[in-house]
Order: sequence, then structure tokens, then C-alpha cells
Amino acid sequence: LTKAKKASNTSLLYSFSILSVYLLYDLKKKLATCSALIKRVLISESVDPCCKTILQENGIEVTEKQQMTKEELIAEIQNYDGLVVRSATKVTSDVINAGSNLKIIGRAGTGVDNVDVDAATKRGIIVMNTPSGNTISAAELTCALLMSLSRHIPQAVMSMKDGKWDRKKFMGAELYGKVLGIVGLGRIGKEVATRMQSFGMTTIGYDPITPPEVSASWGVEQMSLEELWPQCDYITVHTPLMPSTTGLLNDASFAKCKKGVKVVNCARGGIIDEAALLRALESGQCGGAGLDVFVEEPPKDRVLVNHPNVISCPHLGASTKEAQARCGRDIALQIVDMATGKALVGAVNAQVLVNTFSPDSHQWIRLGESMGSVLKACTASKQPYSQVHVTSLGKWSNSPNMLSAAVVGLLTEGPQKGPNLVNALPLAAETGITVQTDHKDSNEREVCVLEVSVNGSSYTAVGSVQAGVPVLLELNGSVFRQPVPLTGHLLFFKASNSTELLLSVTGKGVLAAAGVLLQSFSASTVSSAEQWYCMGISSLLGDIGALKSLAKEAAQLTV
Ligand SMILES: NC(=O)C1=CN([C@@H]2O[C@H](COP(=O)(O)OP(=O)(O)OC[C@H]3O[C@@H](n4cnc5c(N)ncnc54)[C@H](O)[C@@H]3O)[C@@H](O)[C@H]2O)C=CC1
Ligand SMILES: O=C(O)C(=O)COP(=O)(O)O
Repeated sequence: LTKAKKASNTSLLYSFSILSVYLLYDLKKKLATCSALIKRVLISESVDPCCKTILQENGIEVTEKQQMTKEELIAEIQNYDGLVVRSATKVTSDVINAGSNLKIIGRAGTGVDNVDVDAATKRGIIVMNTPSGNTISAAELTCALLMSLSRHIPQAVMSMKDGKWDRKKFMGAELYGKVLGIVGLGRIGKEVATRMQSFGMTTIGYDPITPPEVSASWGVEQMSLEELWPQCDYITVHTPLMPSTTGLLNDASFAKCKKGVKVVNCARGGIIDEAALLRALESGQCGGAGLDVFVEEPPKDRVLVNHPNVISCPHLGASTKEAQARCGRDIALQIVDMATGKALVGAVNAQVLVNTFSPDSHQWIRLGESMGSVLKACTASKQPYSQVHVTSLGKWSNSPNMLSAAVVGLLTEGPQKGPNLVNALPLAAETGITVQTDHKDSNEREVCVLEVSVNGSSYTAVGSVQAGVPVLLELNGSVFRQPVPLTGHLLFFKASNSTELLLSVTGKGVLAAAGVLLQSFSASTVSSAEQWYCMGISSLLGDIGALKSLAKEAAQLTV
């Protein structure tokens, strides 16, 4: 560049009215999806051996280490790309942040409350589970607890082992004709309902998401919790543990129940408030409880476990050979599919990625990232962004994916760490960027419009996918005569419409002097005073800073 400046100073200064020379970027380098290679996986709990076998068969190195302390896990986790857990491993933000190479956390089971999903999402780590693998087992254990509660089977067994023959003490009650309230009508709630109906129970329930007509089709009448509590002889909960379900059954709700109501928690400790349960058991408001799960596991405080009307298990809902085989196999296959870019199944924090596994979407994602990169370069000196808006036009709406992809392009600093499709939107929110997306149906054009606002100014890129290649059609109002393929190294600059100018940049000008070959050239259709140009070039210019200052210097001169 220095040479170029010396050699062609006059023509350069004469012809340049470049305001800025923008970005050179290598699109091939960074497609920030999460299909990064998974080479090493740590299994930190007792997961079916088929999990290890499947991972190894697919070239993944597996280490099994059970009962690690938090400190041990934090010290080790940086060595792994993937972590497979059940419910006992607490994957806290400390663990996640220590996992500098971590790309995936696989939960061989359903509940992900032991994983800090938000922390993982912010770090761009996929969290996936195998939600249907243990449904039947958890439902069967729930039914077993309901039956045991009605007939005091565990207590009777203990008394027999004690050498007693106490027939009076264990007088039970039939399930037949009784009302079972099911809170949470998802996979397990449904299976519990249909099984208990075969015992002649009336099943009623509540779920804020499952539509009443859907649950009615499998025999569960839905109603509000206020209506449900007083009708139930038995209540079973099957919701995830989250703020809205913590303490769902509490002092106030127990007070609304029939005296002697029996409750089962085979979902998560804390959905039935443990202290309120104890009070209800002691007052007789609750006639018995079947607990598979506890707030603290194992529970140090044994007062509930030791209560005569409580029967309990050490979190055995999923502990069957069948459930473990399914969950172990499913999580291994899901990790392999993800790593090889075949499919993304079971991701709980990366819905946007699910659609990126079709070749079609892949190119649109590349387009979004590339347009983000282009606008990032055009606005480099003006950041931070205040708003990012993506509009998709076409037959199908891909704007949510495009939005994440564009944010990846806008926020990416280097090829390794930073934003990807998993954490793009949380990162944008954290950075104070307002994001917006919409879609307009159109049979004529299939394009994506990306608009970013920086310091009150707005910058726009319009792109599309043509013949399987992402292309840029417009940049800040300049419509390119030929679509610009967003591939390889591209040099964008804004300049007045002048042949001399172009020669000074290309032919014998700056690029030639820097030993860079011009591979393609796109100018805008409008011959306005200033317009955007894009050049495909053979290699990255070593010193883009020098080019920029040269241009800046030139721009200060009156031509
Ligand atoms: N004890 C064990 O070993 C096992 C326990 N589980 C637990 O069971 C839970 C349920 O599992 P699935 O049925 O597979 O999940 P699911 O996602 O199919 O169903 C959960 C249902 O709860 C509903 N829900 C959410 N908030 C609610 C609220 N405030 N009130 C009522 N319903 C609400 C949801 O709409 C959803 O339909 C899991 O989250 C997990 O914690 C799962 C498997 C084994
Ligand atoms: O899948 C779930 O949500 C469970 O609670 C089962 O937990 P586990 O895998 O047996 O530790």
C-alpha cells in the first residue's frame, strides 16, 4: 500500500472521493453454526453402556467418571467438547463457564432443571435431552405409587418383614370410582391418565398449554386449579420444575383440597412444597404422599421420608432397563447427528438451529451471517448497534433464523469464540440491541432485508439465495448490477462513479500494488454521485488499516 501510494499518488488522490473503505472478509472461515466437531465427551453419571458404544463407534473419545465433586468437574470439563449427564450432576454456570471447549450438554433423560440452560445458551452451548425415553417408566412408577398409597403396600410389606400379621391396620380404599387430579398433561401426565382410567378412576386435570380438547380425547377433563383441588381424592403432578411450578401445591392449595387427599410427586422435588406437605400430613389434611423426588437429593432432612403416611423412592422414575437403554441410545445418536450436521433433535435451547439442518436453510443462514458481516464492516466505527431488523420476503418464513444469523455476523469478532446461532439473541439482548423480525409472503421475490441502526443512522443490506449461493443484491441503497456472491474475500467501498477511480483501485492501482488479483467486480445500477462497489479479490489485504487511512486522506482533499 505504501508502494502504491508512492507510485500512483497523483492519480489516486485525483480520482478518490472514497468516504471509507470497508471490510475484507473471508466467508469460508466462519459459518457460526453449532455443528462443530465433538471429539471428546465426558459421561458423568451411570448412563446405559450403549451410549458410550455409539459415541465411540462414531469416532468420539469417551471418558466415564461418576460421582465427581463440583470442583473435580470444574477442573476437568475444559478437556471435553460434550458432557452427558442424568439428574445428579449439577451443571451450574461455574461448570459451564469452565467448559471452554464445551459445545453440547446432553441430558440422558427429561428434566433439565439440573442444567443452567441460560448460562449454556449465553455461551452458545447446545443443551439437549431425550424427553420421551423414560415417559412410560415414570408413568408406571407414578401408577405404582398411587396403588401403593391406596393399599399401604410398602407399610404392609415392612410389617410382614417385622414378623407381624396386621390385617386391620392396613385397611385400604379402592381406586375405582375415585377422582385423580393430574397437574401437567404432557407426555407422562397423559400416560398416567390412560393407565389409571383402566382402574375406573375419573381423571381431571390442568395444563396451561395442552388444549382441553386434546386432553379430552384421552379422557381428561380440564379445569382451573381452583376447580380441581376440591374434587380430587388423589393428585399427581407432572410438570417441569420452574418458578411457576415451584410450590404449586402449597398450604393454600392443600386447604382447598378434600380432607385426606393423597398426593404423588414423581416429577421434581419442590413442585409440592415439602414443608406444606408435612404440615398437611400432620393435620390429616393430606392422607398420604408418594414421593419419588425431593428438593435435595438425597434428602438430608428425613422427616418426610420417615413419616408413616409417606412412601418414597430414591428418584427411581426412570430407573428401568428399558428407559435407560432408550435414553442412553437416544442421547448418543442425537449428539452424533448434531456433530455430523445430519439433524438436530432434542435441543431445548436452540430451536433456531433445528431448521438449519436442511441444505436450503443452510444457505439462508449463511446469507444472514454474511449480510451481518458486511454491515458490521460498514458500521465498524459507529457501533454500538441499537436495533437490528430482519424482514424476509418469500414463500416461506425464515426470518427468525435469519435474525439470529444476522446477529452472529454483526457481533462476531473472531472465528473461534463468541456468538453462534444458539446465543445470538441473548447476546444481542445483553448488549442492549433491540431485535425485530417480520415476514411478508411473496410469490415473486425471495429475499432477506437486514437493517441495522447505529447512532441514529440506518444501514441496509438486501440479499437472497440464488442457485444455492448466498448473494448480496443491495447495500445501503446501491443496487448491484450483478448479484454479489457472498463467498471468498470481498472488498466493499463507497466512491464516486469514475472510471479513473476504479482503475486506481484495480488495474494498476492499490490492489495490483498490493499483489492482489481482482476476481470479480460489481457496481451499482444507479449512477449517483456516490455508490457502493464490491470486488472479489484473490486474498486478504494484509493491512486494511493502511488502505483505510489512505482512503481517508484522499477523502479530505477536494477533487
Ligand atoms: N421421577 C423421574 O425419574 C422422572 C421425572 N420426570 C419429570 O417429569 C416432568 C414431566 O415430564 P414430561 O411429561 O415428559 O414433560 P412434558 O413437557 O411432556 O409435560 C409437562 C407438562 O407440564 C405442563 N405445565 C407447565 N407448567 C405448568 C403449570 N404451571 N401447571 C400445569 N401444567 C404445567 C406443560 O404444559 C406440559 O404439558 C419432567 O419435567 C421431569 O422433571 C421425567 C422423567 C422421569
Ligand atoms: O428424566 C428425568 O427427568 C428424570 O428425573 C430421570 O432422572 P435420572 O435420569 O434417573 O437421574
